[in-house]
Amino acid sequence: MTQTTNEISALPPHKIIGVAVIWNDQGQILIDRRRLEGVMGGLWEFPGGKIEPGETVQECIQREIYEELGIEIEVREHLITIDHTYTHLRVTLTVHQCRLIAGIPQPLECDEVRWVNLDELEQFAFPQANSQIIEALKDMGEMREMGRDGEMGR
Ligand SMILES: Nc1nc2c([nH]c(=O)n2[C@H]2C[C@H](O)[C@@H](COP(=O)(O)OP(=O)(O)OP(=O)(O)O)O2)c(=O)[nH]1
Ligand SMILES: [Mg+2]
Repeated sequence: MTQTTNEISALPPHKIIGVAVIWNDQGQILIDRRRLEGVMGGLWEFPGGKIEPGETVQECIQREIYEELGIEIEVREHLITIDHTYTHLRVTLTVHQCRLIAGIPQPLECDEVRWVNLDELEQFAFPQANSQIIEALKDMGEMREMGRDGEMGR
């Protein structure tokens, strides 16, 4: 026997992540490019990171965004929670809508940051789990437009 019981029964690690969809006053969303050398290197993502013990999702998101980008945000409503299993990793992404309050985003822990419009998102390569986030954002955008039409009496 070359494998221990532990290795045979080991489940892929499970990461619980708080994720921010940050909007600026121009209606753009902030995305960042993961470092080339890491897991899912070079892919774009919505900024965020692991929830620490004793922390709420909101606290986690606020802390991670300050650490990773040096900006202050307001964490707003829950958008979607996604459970996704990659080949060697399971992630739970709890995604909140957020608003930029102060600062200019800096790529402190990533390769690049960018403000983009909702309809530009599909031009960027994201991890698989993110297609559900992007869909939820688009659904929300459509709802908002319907609401606007309604106000105009159509
Ligand atoms: N922040 C973020 N993570 C995402 C997204 N989509 C997605 O699959 N993930 C995955 C990639 C990572 O495995 C995990 C985020 O964890 P993380 O950023 O705290 O940790 P990491 O893997 O980059 O590195 P480490 O801190 O464990 O060394 O969630 C996303 O849109 N944003
Ligand atoms: Mg991170």
